Amino acid sequence: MLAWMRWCTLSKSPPALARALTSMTSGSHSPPDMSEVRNKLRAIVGVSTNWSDHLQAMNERKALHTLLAKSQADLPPRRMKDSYIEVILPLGSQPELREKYLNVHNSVRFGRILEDLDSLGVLICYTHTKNEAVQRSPLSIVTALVDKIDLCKKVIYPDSDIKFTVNVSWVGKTSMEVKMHMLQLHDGVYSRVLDATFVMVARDPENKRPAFVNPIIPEGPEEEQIFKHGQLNKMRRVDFSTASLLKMAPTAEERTIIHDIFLNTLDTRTVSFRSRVLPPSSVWMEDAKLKGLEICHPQERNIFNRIFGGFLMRKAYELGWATACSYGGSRPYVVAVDDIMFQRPVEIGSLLLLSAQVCYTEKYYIQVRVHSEVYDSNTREHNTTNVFHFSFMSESEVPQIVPKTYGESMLYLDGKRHFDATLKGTKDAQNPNAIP
Ligand SMILES: CCCCCCCCCC(=O)SCCNC(=O)CCNC(=O)[C@H](O)C(C)(C)COP(=O)(O)OP(=O)(O)OC[C@H]1O[C@@H](n2cnc3c(N)ncnc32)[C@H](O)[C@@H]1OP(=O)(O)O
Repeated sequence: MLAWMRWCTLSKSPPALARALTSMTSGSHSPPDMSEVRNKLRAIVGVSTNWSDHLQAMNERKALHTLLAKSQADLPPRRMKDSYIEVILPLGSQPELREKYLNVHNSVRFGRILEDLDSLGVLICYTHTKNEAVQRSPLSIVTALVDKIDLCKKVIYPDSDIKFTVNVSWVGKTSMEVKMHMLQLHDGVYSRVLDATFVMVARDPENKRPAFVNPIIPEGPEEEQIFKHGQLNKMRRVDFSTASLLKMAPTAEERTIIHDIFLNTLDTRTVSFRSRVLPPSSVWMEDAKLKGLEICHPQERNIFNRIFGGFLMRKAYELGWATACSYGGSRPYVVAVDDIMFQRPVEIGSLLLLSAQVCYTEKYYIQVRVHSEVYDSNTREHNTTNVFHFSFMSESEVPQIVPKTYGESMLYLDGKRHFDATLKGTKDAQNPNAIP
């Protein structure tokens, strides 16, 4: 069964926590809209509106060091509902907003949604850590990881209101897991579009060292389950990274897969290890990539004067989409996003090099990996900042991607691991045109 169908079946209605919280927050006040989210963030951190004032604004933040907790035990615990918020993206009721969100297929640009999710994730962490006694937060909250985004709708409509519901679901010492749900209004009812899990990390006012965050206390069995799941997620991430192909050899089963692909590409006439032939309905991996360059202008800065994580995601997503589009030859739909790790911040003025590669395919599915790095023209050094993983579905079956070198084979296996982790149980792809 398809990913979104599986997800929708499992979660037809919002979890009880969200239901309870929705009823708590649905009083006479209407929820804030997305434009207020960034303004709120600016007010919480105290940033400059003009780029020329950014050094002074950062200097002012230094004074906030005294407000940092010495240990986590000094901070009052919070409940999940303390951070819960609903935010409206009024695409239906404010038509002037649509242009920014519209793509050529008359649906919503998913890259714009990634930006909104990132801003919301940060805002919610500030709500969780809010100290009513102070006006400005001493914390710099940054996105460390987009753990997973599962989509259950093929199209996001550009002329209907969207609602986000967000809360902190798990807390470590300096990190927070955030759960976000996006719903869209149809015939007077909000129905699910996507589920997202992000991990945010709190740093000191200058974004140099980690800083403690308020613990969280789950209330009732359902919240305990959500919290336990957050703990398991952390362990799963550690296991996944320990087994990385950059650190460990592939498993026996994976080695067999690669050897079979190798044998399948040998030229039977020459019987040589070096002479390789592309099987029918296949594409060499080296012929399935696209590259891009971004100059990181101040306009894309976040509240800490680095490049906004949502902007990086949008750019990587759009390059990934273009790669899947040219590979499959038809319009691809994003099905899942997982394990986007923000390894290091991107400075304003950086040259950001993006490289997208189709790394795994199966029937209608195309798994794309986008690698981003900054290039320092003074030192001539390249440093990886992010690796993004996107799963797309094409309208028709796609050619098989074939690795030629050992390095490409590792990319293929890594892509397969991500594909299996995100789309497990959905691989017997049905006709994608039947998806809602
Ligand atoms: C103008 C209005 C704009 C409004 C938008 C505002 C949005 C602002 C949000 C952003 O745009 S942030 C920009 C994108 N993100 C970055 O630039 C972050 C770049 N990466 C880093 O700076 C570091 O890699 C990071 C701070 C994330 C982690 O640094 P370290 O690897 O030194 O972490 P450390 O070992 O000190 O661990 C600190 C915590 O992070 C956790 N952690 C680190 N990497 C992680 C990871 N990859 N996944 C999950 N958790 C992670 C780690 O487990 C630990 O949790 P606990 O303290 O709770 O145990």
